[in-house]
Amino acid sequence: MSYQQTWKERAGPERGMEGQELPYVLIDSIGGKHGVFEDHVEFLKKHFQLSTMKEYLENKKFLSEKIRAIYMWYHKPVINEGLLQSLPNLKIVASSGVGIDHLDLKLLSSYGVKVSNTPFAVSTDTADFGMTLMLASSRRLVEGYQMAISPNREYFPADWLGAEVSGATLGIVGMGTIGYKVAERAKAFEMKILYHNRNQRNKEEESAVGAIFCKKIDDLLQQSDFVLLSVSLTPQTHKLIGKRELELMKPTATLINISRGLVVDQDALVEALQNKVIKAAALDVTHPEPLPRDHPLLKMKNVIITPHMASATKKTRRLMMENMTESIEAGLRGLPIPNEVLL
Ligand SMILES: O=C(O)[C@H](O)CO
Repeated sequence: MSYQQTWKERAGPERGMEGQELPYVLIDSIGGKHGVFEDHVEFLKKHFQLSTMKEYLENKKFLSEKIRAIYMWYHKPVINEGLLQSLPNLKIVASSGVGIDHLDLKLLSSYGVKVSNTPFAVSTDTADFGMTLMLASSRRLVEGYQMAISPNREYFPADWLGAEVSGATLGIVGMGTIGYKVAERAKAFEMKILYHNRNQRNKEEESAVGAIFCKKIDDLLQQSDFVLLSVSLTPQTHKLIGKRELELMKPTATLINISRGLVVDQDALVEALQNKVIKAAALDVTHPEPLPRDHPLLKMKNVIITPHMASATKKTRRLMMENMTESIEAGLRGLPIPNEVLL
């Protein structure tokens, strides 16, 4: 049976190993730019009866009662109160990735719906990408590439001087799973590692990577050559880095953001870069995404912007899918949910 067949076209209810009807799970769509990857569908169909949003809307009467989980792939489908009201048997939303700022946890909880995410699946790739941005920015990779492919190629030894990463000081704001993996990598680059967590100092992890805890974020900002943001977006971290914080940074420092665009006051960042308050920025995330075509950040030579791609590898996407499947299955069986997001 191909995934293109809808639930309606199938001969009868799908049954799992235990002979029970496979649970109905709502997904946004399959394939295309936003849909669940086509090569994941075969795996998912062994566990669930997938219903796309289109199918759901066309067959609401039948599916409303049936759907017990939402497989939220890259923030889709959008979950609002209307959708929650129309799914009385919804038990769990499995969200891909680590960030959960696109979900209203209180609202979901008020409907008795549990939530899971996939923090461990994304951490290695996202940390690798944090290092990629740091190296690319400090060694002017994009500028160098553009010159190397331009019609007027002239190579002079005085050009392209960058800043060293090895031996420099890295300040990690938010040393959770991803931040810690960045620290592990930075250790191999013989960097001095500072970190700041708002709530929790982790002595075991800090000694494993030789990181120094900064109780005050200001100390980290003042001392770091590279400030890397790997915090979750919450009301407390919204615009955590604003004019004041940027002014505390060294004029030679680079800001790297692999968390969420809204953690930085973007107007203040533009101003800081224009006025040489800091040297450079490397951003995998912005607000909005993508930025409008005429946005000043897109025109600055000392800024690298990538399209929110830090966790984008095939292996990670596959792992995310497997983690989401496990969470849904556990949630529907009333077992402890792996990677449950607690309110
Ligand atoms: O949160 C994450 O895992 C990534 O940013 C993708 O949304």
